[in-house]
Amino acid sequence: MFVISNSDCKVFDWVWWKPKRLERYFKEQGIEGPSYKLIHGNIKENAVATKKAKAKPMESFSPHSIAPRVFPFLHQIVEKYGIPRVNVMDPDLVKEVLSNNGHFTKMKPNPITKLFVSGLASYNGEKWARHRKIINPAFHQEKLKLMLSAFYACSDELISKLEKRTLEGPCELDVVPELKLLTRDVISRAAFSSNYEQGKRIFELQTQQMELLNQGLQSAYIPGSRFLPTKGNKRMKDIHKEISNILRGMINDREKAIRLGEMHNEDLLNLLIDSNIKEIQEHRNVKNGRMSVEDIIEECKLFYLAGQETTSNLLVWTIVLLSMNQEWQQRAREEVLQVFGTEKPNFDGLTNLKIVSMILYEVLRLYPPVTSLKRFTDKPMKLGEINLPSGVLIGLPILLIHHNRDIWGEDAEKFNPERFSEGISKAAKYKSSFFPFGWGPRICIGQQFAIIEAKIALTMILQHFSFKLSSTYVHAPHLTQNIQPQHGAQPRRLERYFRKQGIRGPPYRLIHGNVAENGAASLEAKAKPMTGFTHSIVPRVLPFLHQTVQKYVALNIFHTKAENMVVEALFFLDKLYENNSSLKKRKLSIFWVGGNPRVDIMDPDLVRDVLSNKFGYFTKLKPNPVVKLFVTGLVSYNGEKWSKHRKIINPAFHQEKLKLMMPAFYTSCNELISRWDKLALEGSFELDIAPELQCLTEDVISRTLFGSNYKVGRQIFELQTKQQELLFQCSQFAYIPGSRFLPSKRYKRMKAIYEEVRTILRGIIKERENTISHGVVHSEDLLSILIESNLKEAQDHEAMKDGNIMSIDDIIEECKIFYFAGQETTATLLLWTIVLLSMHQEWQERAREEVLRSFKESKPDFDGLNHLKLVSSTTSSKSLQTSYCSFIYGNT
Ligand code: HEM
Repeated sequence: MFVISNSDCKVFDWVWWKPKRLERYFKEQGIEGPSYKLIHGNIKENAVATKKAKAKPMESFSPHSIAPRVFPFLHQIVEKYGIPRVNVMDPDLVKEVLSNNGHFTKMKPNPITKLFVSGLASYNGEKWARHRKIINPAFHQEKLKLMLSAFYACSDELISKLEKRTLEGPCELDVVPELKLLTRDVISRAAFSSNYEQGKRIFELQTQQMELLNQGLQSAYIPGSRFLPTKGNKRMKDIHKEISNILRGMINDREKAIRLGEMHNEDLLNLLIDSNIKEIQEHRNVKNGRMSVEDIIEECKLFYLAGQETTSNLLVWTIVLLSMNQEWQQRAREEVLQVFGTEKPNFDGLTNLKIVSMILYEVLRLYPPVTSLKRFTDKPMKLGEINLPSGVLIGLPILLIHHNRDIWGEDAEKFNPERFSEGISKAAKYKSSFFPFGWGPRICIGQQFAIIEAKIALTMILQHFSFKLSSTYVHAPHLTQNIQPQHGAQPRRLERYFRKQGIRGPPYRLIHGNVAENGAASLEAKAKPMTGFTHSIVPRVLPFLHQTVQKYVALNIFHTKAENMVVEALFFLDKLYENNSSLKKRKLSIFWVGGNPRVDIMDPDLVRDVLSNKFGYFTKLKPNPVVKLFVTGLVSYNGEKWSKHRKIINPAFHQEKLKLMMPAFYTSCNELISRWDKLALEGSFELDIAPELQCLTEDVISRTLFGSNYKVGRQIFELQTKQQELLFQCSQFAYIPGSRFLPSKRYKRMKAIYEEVRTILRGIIKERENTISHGVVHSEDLLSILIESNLKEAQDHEAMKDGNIMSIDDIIEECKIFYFAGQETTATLLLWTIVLLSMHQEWQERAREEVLRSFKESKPDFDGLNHLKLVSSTTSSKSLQTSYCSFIYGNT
């Protein structure tokens, strides 16, 4: 029997009943779409389609049919069902939604988004009206005229920069960063004039905030999760605070100055404060008539967000399209030269630029910076013939409407500014089919601002330069404005996805996937020894995987903790299918680790494809936060960070460096032999060699890593071993985000060990850095070599500083990974070598003969080691890894 409390009901209603009810409701009215999936809805299908679409550049760029690429999922739905999830394609209905006063409201932003920005764009009702009224005057034409000098100054900077680049003739240049910088500067000057530099700092912080927000929006928002003290949440709060503090300072100063009649900057901030003060004076007695300082802060942040990326997008696509269509570039330049000559553009002249306007409109039609608008019904209502209950999301897909042939004619996908020659209203069959800035009361407040800015920049660029596409240009438009959740596992759907392709596996179980079954199989397998001396160890070492492979055959899919790998695996399969159609016939199976399937590849050619990362999709998985307490370092990094570290670490493993470590190897081995010699004094003896070999490899890595500090090294390793045990205990369950913050005893202990190890390592490293920088020659241990290589890198890239070198924290992690990666693995190799040589006495004898022939009784030397033929083939061929190792390498 189940007991369901009130709060359970609410949650259930939210994740299941309500969406299902709505689905029925729409079906009855003939509105169909893909069925609702628990919690995530169709977010995931959308993400998969988007990612898949993004992977390939477009085949040709003559027709600008970017909808299937930019909006792949929506595009497919529209194709399949006509009207999806109430996406309104009919221009008349669009107008009805947008001009509606108050019933189609903006959706409440999710609370994480609020940390980023709120302001005008997200308010509804009275609060929106009040703010809009106060802000409106700041965007009036005569105010914009006053900002012209700011627009001009920024474009002028860009032109000077480009002129320098082209002194020697034509140059190749990525315009995206340049134009981003331009629009950022424009909004910074226009909004904050004299506080322009502070403005830039705010924008830097906002950019960071946007990245964090993107990470946070990767999956459907789960109420309450923002209160978890995750690193991301904390950083977002800190950034929010810092931005607010900077802005509060500015606003207070300005308010004071304005009240004293001192300063009169014509920037947005002043206009806003001015307008606000007026509002207060007019409504002295009306409570809440004004904006608070917090309100003004939010509006300033919104200006940046709403005005920067949008306008730079417009400019970028204008340059691209005018490069593709040289005749229009020519016509635009002729017009500009006719209106302004080579003079600075002025306001009246800008309004006379007809061709330039037509071009900008056509760019906004084909590549609208805001690709869709969303509204929400806050009560039951009718839209055209459709009944809508409250709580329905309405999508107004600007991009799809802008590309629709029924509306724009057969050349809808062609760049043809001519269609705007008689103005916007005559450009399409239906009025209101062109709405890049929205429509109705909530139309973009910065529309004129953006158009003036774009016109000035374009005019000045055309006056000075001509441009064409570089041969390296790849036409691959994608969505940047709308923040799209891309990842987040959706097991049931993926299961179906795989099944359709003939790939099966054990069924997914809620939250933990197959982790518990895996654990149980391991315990069971471990409980009994193997019968006889056989080498078929797979069923024992990887019992569950083995069973899965047996049952579901061939390539086996088993996915670990990995948000993005899910999608990437699907992707890769598609790629493989493209290249190898016979694969389609093979069966695959899935294995669920938490919500994620794991794909185990058994075909050596495919293994190589994955490891060579030919397609660029195979990255290392991000370690889960608990694993991070144990170790990160080189094995877990990707991309630039990985290559930087690998470059610095590589020299430490060069052959001549390894030669210098020989004495350390020798000393450690000698200790073991002396110990064994003592035991053997009385004749043969029985010994568990596993701890002996463990001890040997620990000693070796301690000495080679830390040289004279090797005793401290041993202390670290004891701590790390404990940490590893704790981690292993945690690994019996799928990682549940946030669970590490539960103050469990195990977690507390892990945290304490983590700190202790860091403190010890930091001490050693600082000391070394100190002596090395004072020219004291150190023993040739790994740590010194690493620090030296790092210092060298710092000298080579002096100008770039920190970006190219490792921090102390980085070095700490690398020391930990050396221990982890180098100790257990080597001990295992040695252990199995001894075991196998015990099982196969004849090979033991042959190996001994070889060794005695090479070294007699003397100490082994480097060259001699190279000549050991038998020894090499035995050891390398029989190496095994334990489950611990795969914990990090294989990321189970
Ligand atoms: C090419 C450039 C731009 C495009 C395509 C664009 C597009 C849009 C669109 C489509 C909306 C309506 C959103 C909705 O109805 O849900 C909007 C609203 C808004 N835009 Fe823009 N925008 C641009 C530039 C700017 C600039 C430069 C600023 C400010 C400096 C700005 C500030 C705003 C604000 C504050 C709103 C909210 C208005 C409200 O809800 O009342 N935009 N923009």
